[in-house]
Amino acid sequence: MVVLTDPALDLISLIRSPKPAACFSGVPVVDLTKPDAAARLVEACKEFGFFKVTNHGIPVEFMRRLEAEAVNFFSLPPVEKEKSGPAKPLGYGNKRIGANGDMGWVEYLLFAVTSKPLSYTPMDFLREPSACLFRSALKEYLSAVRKLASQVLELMAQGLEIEPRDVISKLVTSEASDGIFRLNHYPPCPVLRGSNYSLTGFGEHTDPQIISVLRSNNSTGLQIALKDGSWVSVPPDEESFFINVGDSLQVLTNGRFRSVRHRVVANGMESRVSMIYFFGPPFAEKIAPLPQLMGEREHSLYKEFTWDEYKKAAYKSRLADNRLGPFEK
Ligand SMILES: C=C1C[C@]23C[C@@]1(O)CC[C@H]2[C@@]12CC[C@H](O)[C@@](C)(C(=O)O1)[C@H]2[C@@H]3C(=O)O
Ligand SMILES: O=C(O)CCC(=O)C(=O)O
Ligand SMILES: [Fe+2]
Repeated sequence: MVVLTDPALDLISLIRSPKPAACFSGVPVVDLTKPDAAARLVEACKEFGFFKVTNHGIPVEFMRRLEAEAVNFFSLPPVEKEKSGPAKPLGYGNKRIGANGDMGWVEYLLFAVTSKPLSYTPMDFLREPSACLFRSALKEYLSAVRKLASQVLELMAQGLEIEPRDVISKLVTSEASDGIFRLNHYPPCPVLRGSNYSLTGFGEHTDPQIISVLRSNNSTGLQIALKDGSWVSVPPDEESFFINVGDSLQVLTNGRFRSVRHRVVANGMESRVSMIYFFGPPFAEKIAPLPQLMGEREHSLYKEFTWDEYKKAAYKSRLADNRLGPFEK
């Protein structure tokens, strides 16, 4: 009789049937050097809640340096990595996502990030002198991506024709803004080699924040849900950034923008490394439609709540839940 150990059971629950999502050639691309950037980005947020940013001015070395440090960390023996865990929610996590029973074929590091001055909560290993390259790569990356997020959010205000232009960006750059940074590693899975099966790397969900800025290595896996609910696979591009509209931006725009449902399906062959900076507002901030956007007889689609209230509710939910549902009027 074969007795399945816990790790084997974990793996079985993550195996997916071989039903590949179609590779999507329609991901909107916003070239930040083009005069139509603001308009294109607004169009993309309405239709998909998702777009790719090119000509962003961030040197690809910044991404590669941090990726190399992440790969070094994830290559350590499990006992070493586990010294930084379990993630509650910050720190090192392996397969367990959040506190409510979600699982994925992923290991990760989660940091809290403050915006002004830019700093992050370091795990013990990052305080070691030997981690100085990791620390500098992380600082360099976070600072560059924070500027990019600010630029993207100003373009959004421009495209929406609302003033002042920093009305959205200031929510994520203020001293009290609640940022999170995540390094994800989806390891290969040798037992699946030669089969058509894939694994749930990160189950379907929307991000609760305003926007998330994602960069990954050149491996596939990220999928988004289109308006009709169908899933498509996003072609990877290691030199560009992908932006997700989060639940909070959906509310700020009174539903004009949609927060994108997305997931990662790991193919078990290649190693996927992604880095995502989640931009949240200050805890005390009211998340409500921007008055500048509201039409004369337009009513908010949502009850009033603060980011603190929303985040607390989100962290009690399961990954796939419709977190905005209970806040709809
Ligand atoms: C299952 C969960 C993980 C998550 C907190 C939650 O209870 C529901 C939201 C999840 C999410 C998705 C986007 C980000 O990856 C994340 C850090 C976030 O802010 O919300 C994760 C949370 C997490 O991994 O702790
Ligand atoms: O790793 C990825 O590519 C996406 C992960 C994700 O959606 C998340 O961490 O919220
Ligand atoms: Fe996400």
